[in-house]
Amino acid sequence: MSASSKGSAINKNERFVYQDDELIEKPFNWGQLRRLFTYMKPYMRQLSPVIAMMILGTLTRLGVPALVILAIDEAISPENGESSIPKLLLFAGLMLLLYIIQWASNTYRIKYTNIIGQKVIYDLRKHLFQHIQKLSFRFYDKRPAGSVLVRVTNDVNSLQDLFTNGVVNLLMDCVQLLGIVIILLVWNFKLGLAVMITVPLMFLVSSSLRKRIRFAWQDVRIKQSRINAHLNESIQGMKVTQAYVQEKDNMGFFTKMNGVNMKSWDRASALNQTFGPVIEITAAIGTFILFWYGAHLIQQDVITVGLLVGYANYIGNFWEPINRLGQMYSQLLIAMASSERIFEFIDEEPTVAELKEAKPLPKIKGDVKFDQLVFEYEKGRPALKGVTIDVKAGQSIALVGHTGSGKSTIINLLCRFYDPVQGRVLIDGIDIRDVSIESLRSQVGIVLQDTFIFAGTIRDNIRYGRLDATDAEIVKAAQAVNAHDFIMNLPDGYDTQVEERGNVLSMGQRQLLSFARALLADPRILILDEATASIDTETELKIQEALKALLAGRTSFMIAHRLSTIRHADEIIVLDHGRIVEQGNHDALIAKRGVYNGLIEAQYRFL
Ligand SMILES: Nc1ncnc2c1ncn2[C@@H]1O[C@H](COP(=O)(O)OP(=O)(O)OP(=O)(O)O)[C@@H](O)[C@H]1O
Repeated sequence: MSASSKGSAINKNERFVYQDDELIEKPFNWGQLRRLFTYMKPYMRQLSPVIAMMILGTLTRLGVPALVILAIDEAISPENGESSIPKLLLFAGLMLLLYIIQWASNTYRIKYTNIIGQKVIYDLRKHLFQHIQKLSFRFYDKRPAGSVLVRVTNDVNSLQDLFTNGVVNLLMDCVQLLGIVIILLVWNFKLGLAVMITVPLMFLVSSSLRKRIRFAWQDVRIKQSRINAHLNESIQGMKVTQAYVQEKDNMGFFTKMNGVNMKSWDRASALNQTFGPVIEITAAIGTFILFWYGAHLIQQDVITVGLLVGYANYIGNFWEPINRLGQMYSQLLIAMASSERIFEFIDEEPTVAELKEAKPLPKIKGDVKFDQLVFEYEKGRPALKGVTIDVKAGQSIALVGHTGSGKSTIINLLCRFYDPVQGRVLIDGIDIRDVSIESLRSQVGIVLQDTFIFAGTIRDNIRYGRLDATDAEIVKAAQAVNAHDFIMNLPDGYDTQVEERGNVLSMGQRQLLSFARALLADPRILILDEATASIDTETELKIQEALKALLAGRTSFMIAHRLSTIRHADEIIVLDHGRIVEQGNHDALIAKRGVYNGLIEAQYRFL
């Protein structure tokens, strides 16, 4: 390898660098938990019978060991003789009854906590999606699509356990623990105290584990988010990857990421597992104390054998909820991390905000004025440096200039995807910041360079321009833009199914479809981001004709790459580094022999 190629080689480790979501390291946050539970509020009425059933189930569970005590002391003990058989049957029958009640209440509880939980998750996901749809381009500029996806899928899913059974289980375990503590202390205070002596020790050990578990799960989330960002990018860019034969490299990078994620998960899950043994050891010590001290008390005639067996039973039911509460704590920590990330998005205000007093933009005529526009995507790097353009309704404007000169930025400001740093955009003399975004965008049509075709029929794809359009209107629009013939040649005509990104269709056909879509929407202002891909002359001619039909009577802005398409524009605006350097019609600009003429010559030279 030569020295120069060595110097310029890409360091593979530096490729695919994804900006991590900020590490969320806040302590357990009650306020946030309360906020999370506001999503349960609408279901409180449905939750009340579930809680009642849960309490009933817990009480019956607590009743079983009491019956065991009675059965042993009153019926099984030899001193009770033969007469004890009917009593034994009675206790056994009562026990059976308690088990049936317990089963019925559990079934009811599980069924309805699941239903309510799903509703809460549904609401939360809806709220989140509703909100992120409103967020401005600036928000999406900063984040890979994958990491946004993770919040709507993974993070919301990880709250599922909490809402489906977590909350009710938490209550149930607390009620059960409280019940057992009361029973143990009331029946024999000293024995009760002795068996519970290990509880503070257990809390001490487990609380130190909690922090480590929390950080470990946060780490897992970050690693997953990176994988998602990479996956998203890889899938979207698959064609480029294959064209440049980068699959091996890509695979290597993915494998590394995947491995790191697995290790992170293993670490978190191993830490999580340590909760169980801590509880088990404590339970074993508790049981040892019970039998050792209990036997002592039996010998001193302070308690009966039945009571000792009953205590053993209660103790058995004691560690189980404590263990579950430990797991619940981990679940809560995961939920905390997820909800912080979800709320961070929900709290994100759109940078392009609608004024409270914003009125709908009245039906427009189509005058547009860009007044001294200054704009920067990043502070200190202006993309537009004072652009003024005055456009009369019905005029066609072509924006030309080198790549990065600011053409798309002007369009972004006209659609209010961003707000200018200085200056104004006026439509029919109205500042677009004073009107509702919906009323503005619904009157401005855009035909993007990369026409997005949705999965569905050709008809549906055209109808996207105006959802209430009739079939006849759709055909009429397709005919007007020369799309009808090729559609009729497809296997099922207008009912032909197209794939997500319209891969069955050629570039030119996709563009004609998008013209039909725009024509159907019938906006007074139309923006065309012209496709750069070369299309055959026949299609080009069709597109030219279609354009004429589409632009007639509308104010139009065309970002032109193939300069041949803008020859007839009323006004050609030539941009350079965010400034207008020339302006006029084709003939005037050619006569000027300036920048535009240079661009034209360069294009012909290239051809
Ligand atoms: N989302 C963004 N974040 C940061 N900078 C941006 C962003 N979009 C554009 N820019 C920068 O703003 C400047 C103007 O970009 P713009 O997209 O308006 O150029 P353009 O003339 O439309 O280019 P092209 O012909 O390549 O589409 C460029 O320097 C570009 O790097």
